[in-house]
Amino acid sequence: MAVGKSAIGQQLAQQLGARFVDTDAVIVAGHGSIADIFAGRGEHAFREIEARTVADAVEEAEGTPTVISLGGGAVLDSGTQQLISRCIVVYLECDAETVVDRIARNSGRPLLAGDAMGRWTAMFATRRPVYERLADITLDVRHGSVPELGGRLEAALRNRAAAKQEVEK
Ligand SMILES: Nc1ncnc2c1ncn2[C@@H]1O[C@H](COP(=O)(O)OP(=O)(O)OP(=O)(O)O)[C@@H](O)[C@H]1O
Ligand SMILES: O=C(O)C1=C[C@@H](O)[C@@H](O)[C@H](O)C1
Ligand SMILES: [Mg+2]
Repeated sequence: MAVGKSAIGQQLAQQLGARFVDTDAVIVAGHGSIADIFAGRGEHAFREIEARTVADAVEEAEGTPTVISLGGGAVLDSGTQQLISRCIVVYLECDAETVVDRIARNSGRPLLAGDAMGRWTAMFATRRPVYERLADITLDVRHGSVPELGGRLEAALRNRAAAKQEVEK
């Protein structure tokens, strides 16, 4: 959480002239704030809505260049893991030190309520192997501005495409 998925995703989409979909934003538009969903209906209900929202986003992206920014817990769902295997999955690799100021002014992230730093660190430790397993591209986002990181990500995508083309020759 707070590693820059939304900001860098939007930046990349702008650079590529692609559509941008932020699944958290789609959920909020359709169901109200994430904090309210967690408080009123619980995390399980949120995860069901999230899985459906991601599935719709991936389906709608078929044939249209699209950057989809997911919520930090979306890829824990096994159905979502299967679904995104047809996408290029980018893991934004970060650390607690980088996000500390961002989560200190935490708003709207119910899973970070209370000890935001402790919760972020504990969740990252359990999620990290999943992120690493699913990633096609890993981008270190500990240093650099959003536009710089967007540039680095675009370069990584182009390198990957070129390497794939070379293999398929
Ligand atoms: N490289 C960066 N340099 C400076 N600020 C950044 C950088 N990346 C993100 N930010 C800022 O940090 C905050 C959190 O970023 P963002 O909302 O994109 O994270 P996220 O991974 O989408 O979080 P969430 O899991 O809550 O959706 C935003 O205010 C964003 O502008
Ligand atoms: O990491 C998570 O589990 C979450 C991250 C946010 O993007 C939101 O999807 C929600 O707050 C849950
Ligand atoms: Mg986000």
